[in-house]
Amino acid sequence: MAPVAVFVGAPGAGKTTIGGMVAELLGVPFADADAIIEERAGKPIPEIFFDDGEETFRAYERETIAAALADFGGVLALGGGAILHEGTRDLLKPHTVVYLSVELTDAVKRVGLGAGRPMLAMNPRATLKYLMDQRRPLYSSVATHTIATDGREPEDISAEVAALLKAV
Ligand SMILES: Nc1ncnc2c1ncn2[C@@H]1O[C@H](COP(=O)(O)OP(=O)(O)OP(=O)(O)O)[C@@H](O)[C@H]1O
Ligand SMILES: O=C(O)C1=C[C@@H](O)[C@@H](O)[C@H](O)C1
Ligand SMILES: [Mg+2]
Repeated sequence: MAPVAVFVGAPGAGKTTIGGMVAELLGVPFADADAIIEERAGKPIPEIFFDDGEETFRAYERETIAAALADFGGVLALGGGAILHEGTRDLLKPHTVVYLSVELTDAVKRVGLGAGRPMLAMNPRATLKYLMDQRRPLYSSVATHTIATDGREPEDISAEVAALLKAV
């Protein structure tokens, strides 16, 4: 089994929000790699970072995504940094990957002060700019479809993605 689609994009792109809405529109289950990791670790992501470190989080993330790509049949949202790992990018190659793109202004509005996002714990705007500049080529490299989300409502974006996936 393989996911119907995998969502990638920066923090605040809307992977969790749009991914859940698309799954509902298509009548398939939704899973979020961040949520699976939290369930497995028995604590929220900021605590995993604080107690165990980013490297441990990234190891959980790689394993979680590899397992989900192999046996989950619904819509899968990845964490914003999942594509940093070359092995994960390789695993994504045979899959339908939707890149939700967002520019800095809207991403900053959406993540606010970065609560619950340890990567943005200090100076969220500058950190987000740095992360987005570093990652944009990586999101693009794994994407089979790129959808711009700036200034658009989640309902509009999810309807477009669901229609696109029905045609795949
Ligand atoms: N198109 C949109 N317009 C306005 N707000 C949005 C849009 N998409 C998502 N949001 C809001 O932005 C916030 C972040 O969205 P979401 O958690 O879905 O992002 P994400 O890509 O999953 O981020 P992360 O990488 O941190 O998991 C949420 O409060 C959500 O309601
Ligand atoms: O951008 C990132 O590196 C992250 C994004 C979130 O989805 C989580 O996966 C975690 O907070 C790390
Ligand atoms: Mg998310």
